[in-house]
Amino acid sequence: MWSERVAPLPVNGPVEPAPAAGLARADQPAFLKVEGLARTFVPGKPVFAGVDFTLDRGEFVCIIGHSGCGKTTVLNVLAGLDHASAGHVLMDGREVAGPGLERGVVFQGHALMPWLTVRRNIAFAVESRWPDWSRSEVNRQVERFVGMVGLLPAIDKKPSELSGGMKQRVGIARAFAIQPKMLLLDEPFGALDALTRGTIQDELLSIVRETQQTVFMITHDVDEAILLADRILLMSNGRETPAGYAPGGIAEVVGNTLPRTRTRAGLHHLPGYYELRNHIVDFLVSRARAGADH
Ligand SMILES: Nc1ncnc2c1ncn2[C@@H]1O[C@H](COP(=O)(O)OP(=O)(O)OP(=O)(O)O)[C@@H](O)[C@H]1O
Repeated sequence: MWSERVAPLPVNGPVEPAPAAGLARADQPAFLKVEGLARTFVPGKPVFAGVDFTLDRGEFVCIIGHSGCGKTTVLNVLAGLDHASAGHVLMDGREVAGPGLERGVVFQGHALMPWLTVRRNIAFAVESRWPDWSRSEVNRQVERFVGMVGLLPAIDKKPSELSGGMKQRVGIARAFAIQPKMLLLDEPFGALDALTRGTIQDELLSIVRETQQTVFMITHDVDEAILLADRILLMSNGRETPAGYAPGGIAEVVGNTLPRTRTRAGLHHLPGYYELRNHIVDFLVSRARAGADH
């Protein structure tokens, strides 16, 4: 069984208290509870097994691990787009059994409808979520979230008229506009150049702070995880061992002890940043594939 181990790192300096670390307070059950999750495609060789973790409401959690360890599969199960071979996902105390508008998903490919303008792409999602809303209510919601990602000047353009970064921002605005209980992001910035990526990271951070959105995000970028996440799940790959096949799983849960007011520009100067970064990089280099001690 992979139990949740929170590893606060040594920090030399004034910091805000570490976030709740996903450990639900006695009077408040975890918002999302993942218990004993496993997914098998090849019989006898589950990609991962015994995955347990929780998310608190309003928490931003990143998952990091090498290609093939099963990050997207975990996210798909949380989204209700795939089923687990064992275990449960409970959101607000209810089993997740299929896709639903209370969970918004953003993939690397923005998946916009090419024949619709930005406004109509987002309005379509808003109308599905709130079928009783008037046209002006829908428009107000659409414009609020398009404004949040800085795209009001492009609101009546079609996706083919936008850059890759702009399209990705539309995808993010659309996911936020339906105000899901949980946002699931699968490497949403993976295909973007470094400059655009940085700008959108900043936008995402400010939107999440404003909306108090609960987010589960896959990334390969250690700095991105440190900037955005309250906690970082380190996932190891399944592997062959002398004793037989060992499935992948959550090897460790790292609490981000840097101040929540951190910014991309100032991240590298914060006390504790290098310890945190080195810890995660060390996991990826020496433990993630070899099999962590879980
Ligand atoms: N539908 C499927 N059928 C068979 N095997 C699958 C299926 N989906 C995923 N897999 C396998 O499960 C493993 C985990 O895949 P997954 O995409 O979840 O990994 P990942 O950690 O997200 O990788 P990456 O970082 O490259 O996106 C891989 O070996 C993949 O080939």
